[in-house]
Amino acid sequence: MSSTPESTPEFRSGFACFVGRPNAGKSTLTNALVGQKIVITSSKPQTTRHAVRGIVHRPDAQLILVDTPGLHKPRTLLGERLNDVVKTTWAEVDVIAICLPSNERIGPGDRFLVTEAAKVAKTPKIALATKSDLVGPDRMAEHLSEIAELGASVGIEWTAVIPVSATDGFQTELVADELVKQLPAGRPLYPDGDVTDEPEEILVGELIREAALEGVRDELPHSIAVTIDEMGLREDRPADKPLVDIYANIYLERDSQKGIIIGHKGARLREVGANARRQIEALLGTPVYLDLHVKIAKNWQTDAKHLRKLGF
Ligand SMILES: Nc1nc2c(ncn2[C@@H]2O[C@H](COP(=O)(O)OP(=O)(O)OP(=O)(O)O)[C@@H](O)[C@H]2O)c(=O)[nH]1
Repeated sequence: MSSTPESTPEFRSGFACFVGRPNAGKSTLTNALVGQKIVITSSKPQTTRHAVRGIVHRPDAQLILVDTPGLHKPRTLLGERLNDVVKTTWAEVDVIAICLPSNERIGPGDRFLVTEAAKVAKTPKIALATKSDLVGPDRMAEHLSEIAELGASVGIEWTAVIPVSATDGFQTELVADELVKQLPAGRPLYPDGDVTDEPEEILVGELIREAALEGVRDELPHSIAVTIDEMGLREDRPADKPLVDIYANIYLERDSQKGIIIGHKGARLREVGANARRQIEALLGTPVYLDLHVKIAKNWQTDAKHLRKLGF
């Protein structure tokens, strides 16, 4: 049984997905709707296998904003074809919101995304003219008519077309209202207060765990847990040279296990770090700085508090 409140007839809950080329304003809008900069939590509800970016809690609804796996990585976006996982996500959400920045002309990248989204015929689609604060009324009018044409050219009938500014807050509530309208009636899927569940971090943690277990599985079969303290793009890097900083902890159950992971003068830990980093770089498509620490959480497998902290 879930501990979430009973659903009332009016309450709606469901999933929305922001789609858009890089820099279209998806993250900023997600943060604006969620109402705070996304913080990392370890909530892992069983109700969804989607990658959750943010959760909007309202008295009348719970709107869950999900990520399109891989799509925010330009490398995969520019591949010839969206993979099945993306299409599956789009088919499973209740509404797709396509972000088209007002200060830029609609380009091949947008056209590609919209063409692919049109193939997910049943899902309602909303067009968002993002960054509305950057343009005047004439340019906005032109943009809106281009959006209408774009929809028509691929057979999308926009459920709504909304100019929005995530930085000014202009019409962000309206965006939430329109998204919520497309959700089915249902009870909240996440506990109150949860705002996100960062799946990429979970994957990264798993890669570190695997690297740490490599070759010592017999000695430490279930004794390793990994937490990610911090993960984010380093600021002040040139756009074409991104670097992701990751601060992670490897938790062991007993002091006596430390030596196995760390090795002689730290040699094994360095190897674990290098192996994990290679895998993570492949996953994220960006160079990574990985900072690994080994810690002890005594008997974490049998300690409820530790288990919670470690995300189980
Ligand atoms: N003026 C203005 N700038 C915005 C607005 N929304 C986003 N931006 C800026 O546009 C840039 C890209 O915004 P993001 O939210 O990171 O865009 P994104 O679509 O998530 O980008 P990717 O993660 O690369 O896919 C950032 O510099 C934002 O500050 C807006 O409403 N107005």
